[in-house]
Formats: sequence, C-alpha cells, structure tokens
Amino acid sequence: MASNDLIRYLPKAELHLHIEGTLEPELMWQLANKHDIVLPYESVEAIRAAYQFEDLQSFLDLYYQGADVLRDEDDFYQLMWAYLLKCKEDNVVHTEMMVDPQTHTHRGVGFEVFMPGFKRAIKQAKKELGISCYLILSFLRHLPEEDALQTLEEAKEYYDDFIAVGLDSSELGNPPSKFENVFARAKSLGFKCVAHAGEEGPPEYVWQALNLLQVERIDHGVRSAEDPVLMRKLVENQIPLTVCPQSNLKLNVVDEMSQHNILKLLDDGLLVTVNADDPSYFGAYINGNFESLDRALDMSDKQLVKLVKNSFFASFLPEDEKEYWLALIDKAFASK
Ligand code: HPA
Ligand SMILES: [Zn+2]
Repeated sequence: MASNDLIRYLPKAELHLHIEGTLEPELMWQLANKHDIVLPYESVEAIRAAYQFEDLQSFLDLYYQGADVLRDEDDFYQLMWAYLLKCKEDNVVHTEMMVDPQTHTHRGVGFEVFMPGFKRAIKQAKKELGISCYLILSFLRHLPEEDALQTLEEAKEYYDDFIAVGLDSSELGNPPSKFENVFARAKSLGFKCVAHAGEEGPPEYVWQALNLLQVERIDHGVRSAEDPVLMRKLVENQIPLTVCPQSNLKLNVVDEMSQHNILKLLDDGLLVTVNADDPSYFGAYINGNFESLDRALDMSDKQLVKLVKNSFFASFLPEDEKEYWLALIDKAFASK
C-alpha cells in the first residue's frame, strides 16, 4: 500500500487542535455576511492569501481577528461540525481539542453561547459519525493569571464538558510559572493539565510546565531537543509531545520540513504524535501533516504506525478504548 493510502486507512486520534483554528475562509466569509461584519478582505481568496506568517504572533493576530465572526450558537455549531466532518474524511476517530474561551468572552460572547453550539455538533458526531471528542479549556497566556482564574470560575456550569485545562497564545515572555495558581486550582477540581511549551520558548518553559503546572502532556515541545537532561526525562517518563509539523513550518519554528526533528525524537524514544494545530491557517489537516512529513522525511511505514499508535497512547481515553484502537491499528497494518 502506498504510504498516502496507509495514512488515510489507519484510524487516528488528534490531540492538539484549536477549534478556532479550523475556521475556513469560506465559513468566515459566510458568517461575516450573516452578521453584517466588514472584513478587511475583498474575497475568500484574499483571506486565504493573507495567511503568510513570520512567527507565532503574526499568526495569532489574524487568528483572533478571524474569530470575531463567531457570534451566535449556530456559528459555533457550524465551526465544530465542519471540523468533525474533516475528521471523518481523515479517519480521525477520537479528538481532544482546545477551546479558547477568553477569545470569545472578551468580546461579549459567553460560555452560554459557544458551549451549546459545540455540544450540539459533538453529540451529532458521536451519533452519526462515530467520533468521540474531549474538550480542553485553554487559557490565553498573554492575559493576566487573574483573568484565567475568572475564566475557570465562569466555566463552572460546563465543568463536566471539559477533560483538561491548557495554555496557549504568545509563548515568549509568558512562561508557565505565570499560571501556577490557576493550574493548581484546575487540578484540585479534577481537570487534567496540558500546556503549550517549547514551541518558540526555551526548554526551561517545558521544565516549568512539568514541574510547576504538573502537566501530563506538552503541546509542541520541539525545542526540548536542545536540553539533553530534559530529553532523558521525557523518554523515561514517556511524557507525550503533541507535535504539529505544518504549524512549525508555517510559523518558522523550522525553516524546511526536511529539517523537522519529529522522526529523530520518535527514534530517540519520545512519545511524539502528529497533529494539525490550526489547519485552516496552516493549510493541512492531520492527513496533510502526515503526507508532508512523508514527502520531506521519507517516513517508513513502521514510523507512521508508531506515530499513529502514540496518538492513542497519549490520549486521555480510558485504557479499554485505547486497547481497542491499538489492536485495530495492528490488524489494519497486518492486512494492508
Ligand atoms: O500553535 C499555537 N501556539 C500557541 N497558541 C496557539 N493558539 C492557536 N495555535 C497556537
Ligand atoms: Zn497549538
């Protein structure tokens, strides 16, 4: 089987995905018309053409601007449903995605608007597409910790709908140490913890996420490779890194896909996974990410299967469900 067919054929889990980053230009255009919002673009093509980024911040500026078209319950339903249809297309059977509440609450759109929309699509996907979804409440790290604490409080009615809390947005200058109190509070409430670290930030930020925030997974983490002691810890404790190759390329974390370290990290024994991050903005959903890796790094079938299995190992699924999918992958690979 050609590797692109195998990529499509294997059931996958996606663990690093920002739902706001799945807003395709077509939907942005449609929602802007619906709400009489004037976009700073002349057409759908012009929106897509504007997606050229220098670094994380230049992307975040457009990402927050784009999210402004999301105003009512149905907008959030449509956003989520469109992503879940992509999951079906790419054979993603389980997804753990980040929601950025502050992106919406700061412009007057509350939990009572976006959560019912998201939940309606998630319920429909479970029933009609057989896809399971967990949500991660992610704090914006460029805002003060006080704001994150207030957001956690505002989420109260929806605690049962979130499995974990996370940390995203502008990394440099906003270390994990800034969020020690809110992560401690979230942990005491029973949430699992993840955080973006080591995307643009130094290995020290990964150490802080592990030691101060007690995270179970690191989002990105590719800069961990600069610190051999940290690498040993990640291997020994099998702490997952949810890596996003196409995002790293588009945000100039790497100059060329051929220089990406994911397969080296995999071969060194780290529990790395492949994810899309913000697929609309970076031009590739999960299969597209696997395909670019394959083109640039000549990934072997064995490496591909390991990466896909890692996505279940690193997930928050119960053990029996993990076992079910892992056995299915083995069977699918053996019969290819
Ligand atoms: O890759 C990312 N990094 C930090 N914040 C983000 N918010 C959306 N995507 C990202
Ligand atoms: Zn991310």
